[in-house]
Amino acid sequence: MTVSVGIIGARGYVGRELLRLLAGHPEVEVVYASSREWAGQALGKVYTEFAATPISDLVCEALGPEEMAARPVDVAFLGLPNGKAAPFVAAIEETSPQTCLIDLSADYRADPAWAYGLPELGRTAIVGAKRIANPGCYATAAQLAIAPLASLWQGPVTVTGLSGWSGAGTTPSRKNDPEALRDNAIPYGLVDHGHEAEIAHGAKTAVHFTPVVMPFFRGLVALVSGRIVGHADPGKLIEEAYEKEPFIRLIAAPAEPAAVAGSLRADLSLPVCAAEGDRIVLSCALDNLLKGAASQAVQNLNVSLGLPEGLGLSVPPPSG
Ligand SMILES: NC(=O)C1=CN([C@@H]2O[C@H](COP(=O)(O)OP(=O)(O)OC[C@H]3O[C@@H](n4cnc5c(N)ncnc54)[C@H](OP(=O)(O)O)[C@@H]3O)[C@@H](O)[C@H]2O)C=CC1
Ligand SMILES: CC(=O)N[C@@H](CCC(=O)OP(=O)(O)O)C(=O)O
Repeated sequence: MTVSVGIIGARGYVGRELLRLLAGHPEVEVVYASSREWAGQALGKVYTEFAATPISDLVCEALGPEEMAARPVDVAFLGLPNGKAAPFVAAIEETSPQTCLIDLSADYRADPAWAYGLPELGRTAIVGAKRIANPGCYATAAQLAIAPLASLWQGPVTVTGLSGWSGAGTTPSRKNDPEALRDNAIPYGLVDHGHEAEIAHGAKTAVHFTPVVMPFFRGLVALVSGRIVGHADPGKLIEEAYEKEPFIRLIAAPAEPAAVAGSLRADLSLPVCAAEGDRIVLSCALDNLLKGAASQAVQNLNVSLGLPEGLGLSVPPPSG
């Protein structure tokens, strides 16, 4: 079985990780990679890490929605900034609706016509799905920590997300300016960040979410704190939820971003209970570009097509 794949948004941080993973996927052939800025350049030239891979000679193209839809593939990934996917989705609906679309942006995550692609919290909807909305990076980490305890939470759960600056994408802003971040941390989106509703919906629990961008490039940690009721052991519920999950590692100490940078797994710390007895804290760290985006998207490709979920997901990260 060869799965033909195209990527729109190949120049972005997420697109680059997707290309790296897909180039090493034994059942995938990358047919097109679209970037306006890289158009006309071979992937092996723009990124040396691709030089000795099957995609080395693939020349980037600047494909608009109609041009993309006229190049039917089995699976198309959209790695565009938020708010830009709709014309591409419309063109696919019109010309090649059988193509499986995996959108990395926030645009379709609340759309009931799209499967929400967080496999560890719901594979059934992804199997055979043709429209898959890949979750947000903070939202993945927070939901992995919160969802197994949905029956225990009493009142809103507080989530603080600390992210590397690659989470802010390649478009220059203060949030991805290494100078502004030097010896610094930048809180932002103090209320009503889009991931707050995404986490609450997925984890079926009210959430207060605040993000902070940090002076490192990749990786994030979500710190989750809230009150619980009932007699169930939260640690046991977490262990039962993830004991068979290869991309989730349960740890005793607080999770740290550096431990998962470049890794395809999420580290989830078992809950600790405060002295007052009914408040617990747990933490989940993952690489925002991998389990928070690109490798989760490849998990979704595999699940959708009925391939082993980990196929193609053992490629080591680039050095440096
Ligand atoms: N960074 C992260 O940690 C995560 C990001 N996401 C989501 O994934 C998506 C991609 O993120 P990221 O890679 O960081 O973003 P980047 O800003 O790094 O990349 C955006 C890509 O889209 C292309 N692009 C930008 N504007 C347009 C346009 N109007 N039409 C066509 N192409 C366009 C750019 O290439 P070119 O200009 O060359 O065409 C580039 O390839 C976003 O929606 C983001 O929210 C999700 C989870 C984590
Ligand atoms: C540090 C940083 O800026 N992070 C991004 C989240 C990245 C992500 O998950 O993107 P989407 O949910 O928008 O697809 C943000 O807070 O908007």
